[in-house]
Amino acid sequence: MEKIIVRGGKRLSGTVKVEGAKNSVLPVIAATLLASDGKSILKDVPTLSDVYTINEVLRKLNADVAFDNNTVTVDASRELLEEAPFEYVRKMRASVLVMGSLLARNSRARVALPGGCAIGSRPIDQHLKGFEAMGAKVKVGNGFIEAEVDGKLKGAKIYLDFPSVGATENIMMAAALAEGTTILENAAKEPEIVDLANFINKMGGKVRGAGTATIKIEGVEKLYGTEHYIIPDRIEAGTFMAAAAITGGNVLVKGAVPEHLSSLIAKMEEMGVTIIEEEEGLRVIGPDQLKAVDIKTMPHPGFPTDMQSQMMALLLRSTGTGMITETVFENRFMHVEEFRRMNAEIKIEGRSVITNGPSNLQGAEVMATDLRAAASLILTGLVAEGVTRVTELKHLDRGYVNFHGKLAALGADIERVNDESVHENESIAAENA
Ligand SMILES: CC(=O)N[C@H]1[C@@H](OP(=O)(O)OP(=O)(O)OC[C@H]2O[C@@H](n3ccc(=O)[nH]c3=O)[C@H](O)[C@@H]2O)O[C@H](CO)[C@@H](O)[C@@H]1O
Ligand SMILES: C=C(OP(=O)(O)O)C(=O)O
Repeated sequence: MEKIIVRGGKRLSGTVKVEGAKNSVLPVIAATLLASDGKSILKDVPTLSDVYTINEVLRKLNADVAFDNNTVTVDASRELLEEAPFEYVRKMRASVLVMGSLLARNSRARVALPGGCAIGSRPIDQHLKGFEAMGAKVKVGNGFIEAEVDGKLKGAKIYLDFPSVGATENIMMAAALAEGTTILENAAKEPEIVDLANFINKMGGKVRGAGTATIKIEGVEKLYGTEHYIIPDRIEAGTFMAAAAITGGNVLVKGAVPEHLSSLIAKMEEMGVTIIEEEEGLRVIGPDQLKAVDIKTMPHPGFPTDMQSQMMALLLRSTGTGMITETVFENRFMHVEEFRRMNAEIKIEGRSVITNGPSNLQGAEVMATDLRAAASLILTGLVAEGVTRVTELKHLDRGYVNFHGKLAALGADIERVNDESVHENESIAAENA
């Protein structure tokens, strides 16, 4: 079994470069299916397992996909097939994002129904409501969602009950080739939505208002392959900012875009962290002692749920009582039990977690329960006394490229091993004794 082994106590310093955003590249790759003419060339693509998964989905749908040198090239000009099987949707829920493009291109799409996952049930009713409003008949059965439309999708006025990121993206893609104009209200405003809109527009689409609550999409006859640079990953940037802050370090996070990170910057400053905008990115200087704050996750520009567990790690090191309220996902506190294994003083009350710090954190064997939990346990290991061993790294690999290597380059005592040996287990037990 693979694991990451961290020995706490090092202050991080140096420079780390942010990769292209996972949550941007996945919908953008799904949108390449809209181009019936020419190749799409995507640059700054991170080498994440999620990217390999969505590339496989596209291949299953009969697109030609190549991925090297952080560049994905897609030729979707052939007739597309219609089915995204469970084997991929199970690995990565974002596979469901191919549905809008497929339906627009083919008038028919069949995608395996995503199940629940560690952070909540994650229904897709708002995606389907959008397709139905555009004239599709949607049927759910035998573990699949099937959507079909006679002729072309028709532009419609759609109001989302919640500003869902995935529903906004799926509906934008479907509407890009629909007949007439779609007006999407209460749309998500995340930077990744703007990146997708920019990509569709470069393909010849007409999307206006992305980044605001109302997006207007005028359908066009045809879309063409184009070249596009993926925006930097604000969550990876935020995670390295947290690593600098928690260790009392001094790190330049190269490529971090301040406008994408305003809620995080504000909270970190409230905790006593110094953040300086430099030409190349954000310099983050951690204080000797962090101060506890209250945080509530919200859709963008509110505090991102994808930074919730990393901030919980920081709160464990902060003086005073802190509270994190999770409003986006109903079950995103699985990491709390793992933090407790590291001697964290932490309790759950309904949708909130209360910390009373600083905890006397101790190294332990912990298991990543989801992608951000994996990163947060490693962050906690950076400041815990003794050795922390994190397993279930498949979650980490969905969203971070060479996480341990980047931390090691900043001075962390960290390694990734694939070793079942009794000797290694015994020596860690001895170090923590
Ligand atoms: C690949 C990707 O970009 N993933 C991000 C995306 O996920 P994703 O697009 O799945 O997140 P959504 O914004 O859709 O989900 C937010 C909330 O809305 C609910 N909901 C969503 C759709 C729907 O049809 N019905 C419904 O009830 C979900 O269960 C959840 O409670 O945004 C999340 C919220 O910022 C991030 O945590 C994920 O990292
Ligand atoms: C929840 C996340 O991603 P996904 O929607 O791909 O599961 C995340 O990036 O933290």
